[in-house]
Amino acid sequence: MSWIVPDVAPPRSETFRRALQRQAELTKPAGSLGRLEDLAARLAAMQGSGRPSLERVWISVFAADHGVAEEGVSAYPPSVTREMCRVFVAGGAAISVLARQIGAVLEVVDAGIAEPLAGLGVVDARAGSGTANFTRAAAMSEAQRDRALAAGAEAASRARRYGAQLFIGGEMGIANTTSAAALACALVGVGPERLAGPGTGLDGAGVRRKCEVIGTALRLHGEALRDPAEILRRLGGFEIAALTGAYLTAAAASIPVLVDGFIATVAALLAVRMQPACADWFLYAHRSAEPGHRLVLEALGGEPLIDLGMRLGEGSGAAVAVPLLRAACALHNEMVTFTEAGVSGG
Ligand SMILES: Cc1cc2ncn([C@H]3O[C@H](COP(=O)(O)O)[C@@H](O)[C@H]3O)c2cc1C
Ligand SMILES: O=C(O)c1cccnc1
Repeated sequence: MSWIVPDVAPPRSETFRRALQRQAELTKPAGSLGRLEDLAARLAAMQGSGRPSLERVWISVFAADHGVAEEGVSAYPPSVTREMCRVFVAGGAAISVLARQIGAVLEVVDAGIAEPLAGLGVVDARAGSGTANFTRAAAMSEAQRDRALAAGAEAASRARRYGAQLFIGGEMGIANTTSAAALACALVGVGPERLAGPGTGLDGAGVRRKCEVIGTALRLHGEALRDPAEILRRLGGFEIAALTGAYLTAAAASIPVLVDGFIATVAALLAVRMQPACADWFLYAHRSAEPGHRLVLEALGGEPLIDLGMRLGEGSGAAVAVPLLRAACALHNEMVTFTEAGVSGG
């Protein structure tokens, strides 16, 4: 592949150790803030600062269309991908509302929707006009895959230039739960019945059909599904490749990544298979109601922060979890120690 997987350095272990030490000195019974303590320490280590901060949050939503949509694997028509991009920009989608609420920068990146949306403030980083139907051929060429990975890398670089303290990637692409499930089957080595779910709302018969479609693709591509870059090329989507490139580049730039739901987590798994060192930079926001998410999280050893039965994508689950991470930072930074407060027993 011509897109070069970046080197990724580990977070600062000495900052992590000191942050845990500070947690032990704060005016509370040892360990009583539960996972918030470890989260604050991990953010401190990633940011290389004893006082972690999440004021500057960056969200890139990557959109693209999928050839496999013609197999009838989504409850909604492919035209919705493009239509929702307008709603993201106009400010009325779930992720638009949540980005405003948490004061995040939100950009929408066209990684390859069927027809371009000119002049709407959407970032043009198109790798094609939708992927090919992967039950018949590879979803994309090598050049298209590398262009889509680069589209994500460019988004992470914009986040770095902004001074982002947290990177969130979202996605929009009708039929992308089929692509994500197929990718996860190849990466984890299990059958589609364990990874395919209702997505936008298929019924039982629809999910069975989706499993058959994925089974057909896995048989077609068979032995060629041997490394993550080739698995991505054959079964992926442009927005999933862009997420993968963005996660790798954010980790390389020492920006913590908050991973969203099922599709985003499959992109995180691709990134970790390409560059294992990036795993230390990932936090998992939520457990999606899409049933396959559990298995993909397990493959990553990821412990989600919340489980609200959400199954939307767009980066919405990650945006909802930001206030929790901000609470972890505020407690870490602003609580007093036993010594400072003159409280006994610390
Ligand atoms: C109106 C609407 C808004 C969305 N926002 C995200 N998705 C989500 O649903 C799609 C994946 O589900 P499937 O594989 O079943 O098509 C993706 O676009 C995902 O981001 C949406 C879906 C719809 C219909
Ligand atoms: O978990 C997700 O990201 C998800 C689930 C269903 C549909 N779209 C996205």
